[in-house]
Amino acid sequence: MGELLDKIEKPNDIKEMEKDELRPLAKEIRQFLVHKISHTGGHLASNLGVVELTMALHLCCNLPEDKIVWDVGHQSYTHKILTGRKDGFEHLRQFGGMSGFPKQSESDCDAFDTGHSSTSISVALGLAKARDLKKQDHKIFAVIGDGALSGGMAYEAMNNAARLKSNLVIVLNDNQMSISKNVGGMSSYLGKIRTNGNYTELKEEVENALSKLPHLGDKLTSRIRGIKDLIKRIFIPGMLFEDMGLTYIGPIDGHNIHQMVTAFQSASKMKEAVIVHVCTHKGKGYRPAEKNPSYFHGVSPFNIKDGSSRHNGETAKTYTDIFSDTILEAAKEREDIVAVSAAMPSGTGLTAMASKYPKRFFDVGIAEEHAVTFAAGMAAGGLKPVVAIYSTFLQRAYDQILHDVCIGKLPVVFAVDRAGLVGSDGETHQGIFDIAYLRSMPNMTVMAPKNAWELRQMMLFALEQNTPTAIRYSRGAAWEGLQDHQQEITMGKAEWICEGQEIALLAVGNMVETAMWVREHLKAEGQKVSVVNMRFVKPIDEEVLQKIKERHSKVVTLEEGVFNGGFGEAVSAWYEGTPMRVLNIALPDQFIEHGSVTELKKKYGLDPESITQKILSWEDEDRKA
Ligand SMILES: Cc1ncc(C[n+]2csc(CCOP(=O)(O)OP(=O)(O)O)c2C)c(N)n1
Ligand SMILES: CC(=O)[C@@H](O)[C@H](O)COP(=O)(O)O
Ligand SMILES: [Mg+2]
Repeated sequence: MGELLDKIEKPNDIKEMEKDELRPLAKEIRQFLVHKISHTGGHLASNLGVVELTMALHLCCNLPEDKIVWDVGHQSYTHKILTGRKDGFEHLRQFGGMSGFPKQSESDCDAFDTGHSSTSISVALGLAKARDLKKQDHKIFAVIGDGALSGGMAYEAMNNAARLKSNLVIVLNDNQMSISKNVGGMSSYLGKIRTNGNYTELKEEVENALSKLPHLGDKLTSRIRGIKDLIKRIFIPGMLFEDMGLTYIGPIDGHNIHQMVTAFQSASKMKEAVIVHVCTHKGKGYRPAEKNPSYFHGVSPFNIKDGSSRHNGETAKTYTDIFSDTILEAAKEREDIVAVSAAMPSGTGLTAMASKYPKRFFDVGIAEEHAVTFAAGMAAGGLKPVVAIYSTFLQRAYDQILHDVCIGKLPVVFAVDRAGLVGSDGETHQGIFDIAYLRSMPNMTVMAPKNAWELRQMMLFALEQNTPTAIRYSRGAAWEGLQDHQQEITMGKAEWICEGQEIALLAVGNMVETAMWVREHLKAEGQKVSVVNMRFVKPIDEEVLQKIKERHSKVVTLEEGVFNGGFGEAVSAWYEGTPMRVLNIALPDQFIEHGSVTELKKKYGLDPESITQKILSWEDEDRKA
């Protein structure tokens, strides 16, 4: 894959390279990334954009002593290559393979496990404080993108860093992109700096010119200093960071290794937090990714020649597509419907809403907490907001949902996409906690559709409610089964799918499909079981639980979420003290690693075969008891 890249076998090997080998090495790394990710899929554009940035960092660091914290961490592939993990790209993000994010379990050169945005400065500041109190002197870098800089945590951390006077270097990787085009005031602010050239030199020129003014006595000097600050503020827009108490260096070319090494080395010698603003191109070096960095942000396997997907089959409609179509249909009829995204309009299916109703679509950047409370404000103002956020990222806004939406019973609709196992992104992205965290909230209604038809129905039902409502649905194709089961949605009412005896399967959302398979397997074993589509995770249909008692002695709950605080736990509690036996099929109290959803379901017993086996042995135990 490249003779220079062959020389990189372990951390710090890059420091043995000749200066004139660095650019060709960058080229080889890009070729390697495109080749490998064309087979496995992954985060391509972000990684192509930070090849030189990562090389410059590694030239300034002695790993693992010095620390690099990657914000989100989706852009750490070059870091992994330079720390001896080239071979890992064979099975990137695959079951048992290398993670697509920093993992301390993979390498002691991964300073912190990341995955959710805007955490890197807080982590780096914590590492810096620990270093100082332990009288150590290693370097600490945080690499944060312009998108991640729209997250509130980053400001909380910079605010604190300014006060703590510990050296850490914040490398702001500004490529003007989040997943889509970056948005917000900070983004346009950075854009201004980018287009007006290098202010570090100008800042020095301005300060030198002003310092040459003759000394005119203290009173006049302080006036001059006031004027100096005013002039600096006019000429040197990086002053926002300086005014916060950080030292600002930049903007510099994020593809010029020498410039970055110089900046990183001088920044790491200062006595306070320094922000080095580097400008990069997302997707650099691979034409299709340069032209469409959003598509190549997170990409499935593709043909290198033209960037086309290797998957040439007809793709079925996803739950996200159904959501997208339904909100468009509803927004056409009702002007009070507005939609909110936290920097993921395409992932959540709001692109069409954004283009058709631009005044009623709001992309707030990577700011889930703000997204929710902003929606609460709009609901309080008489609108009908729909907040579309992935299950895992919605965790960020727990208190905003509880405190700002539920206490006031505000009619906000939460479209909780990527609920359940998402697969390749692993621990930081599995959407397996939303049933538990949403069920814990008073005044919240939580629904989960069994198939495509029901998601549309639930969306329309939710839009009619005057209280907080959440609908959770999984990543990927929407099930088209049970199309003949189209019972009207009524608050808190489940849907009987089929009658049996002895055992009743109570399924949530996409586990209805699984339950139907289990029913078939059990029928082959002579067992005719009932299947109930619970529809509502909260409020649970207690009439159904009561009715089940009349003709069943066993209940199996099925949900694609953790058991703790989940649907199954609530059903077990309901039957507590009755002769009813309850078996809970749910995920264990742990984080779930990366792999395909099929492999993960098998490993954690959520596939039809494992569930059938579990029920049969449960019955055997019963007979033996
Ligand atoms: C809390 C949270 N919300 C949303 C995401 C999804 N996400 C992953 S990367 C990304 C865009 C990051 O943009 P930027 O920081 O500029 O990095 P780039 O990809 O441009 O290098 C988003 C929104 C996330 N990882 N964490
Ligand atoms: C890195 C990150 O957090 C996002 O890019 C995420 O991987 C998107 O997930 P989907 O591929 O499910 O949209
Ligand atoms: Mg960016």
